[in-house]
Amino acid sequence: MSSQRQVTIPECPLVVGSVASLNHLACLQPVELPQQCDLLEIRLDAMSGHMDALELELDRFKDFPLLFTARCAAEGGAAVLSLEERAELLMAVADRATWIDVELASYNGLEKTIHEIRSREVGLILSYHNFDHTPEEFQLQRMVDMAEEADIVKLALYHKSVKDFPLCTSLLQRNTHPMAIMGMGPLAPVSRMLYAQHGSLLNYGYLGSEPTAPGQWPAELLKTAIAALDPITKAPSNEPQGL
Ligand SMILES: O=C1C[C@@](O)(C(=O)O)C[C@@H](O)[C@@H]1O
Repeated sequence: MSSQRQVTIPECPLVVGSVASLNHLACLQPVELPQQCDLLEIRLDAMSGHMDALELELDRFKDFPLLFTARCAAEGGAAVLSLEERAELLMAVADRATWIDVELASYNGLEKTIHEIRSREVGLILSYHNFDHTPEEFQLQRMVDMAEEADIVKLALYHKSVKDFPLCTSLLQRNTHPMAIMGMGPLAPVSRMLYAQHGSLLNYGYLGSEPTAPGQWPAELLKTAIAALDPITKAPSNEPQGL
């Protein structure tokens, strides 16, 4: 990693507007984006056959921070893409990126690409997605520890029970590494409010008409709601953690 890199870690929770279709991207107006989100996520895995058209669209968003994701199918990607194809997609947009998001599980396979892109002062999100359940706290903590190199560690977890809330708030409170956590499923909307209050830095909502994960809020509504919340500060270490 170059010592020249200057990635700015957000100081307060941001809203990421996620787009997984070229049509939806084409309908977005750059001038309206700031009221909808702070960062625009482009899901490259859903647009891989249309890179020329995407490049043209992206020319309209030169003044807005862009986050690029080429998600693997095993963690919710829209297409089955090889590591080489995903590396190619990320490299094609590297000069436009403020952030890239790569699964922790793909880190080794994409390491060379990650280092090349990071040398251009692009922030790295290392992520884990589970569309079935929320793993045990020690398993999640292990992932956070393994993702030490990330500028932000991100966990997107299907919540089956309200018991998953204190587990995730505890992770947010216990770790000093910049983090983003979000629930998916019917409990997702509440979780996203709660975790933003506990310092989750990236909070995803959808732009256009289709969520890119189960339970997402529309981005603009999420931005308005998060702006109305007061942060819950970390508990002192001699007090119980979590909720
Ligand atoms: O990983 C994430 C988070 C997400 O899965 C969510 O739960 O909002 C949505 C995805 O587009 C994004 O890449």
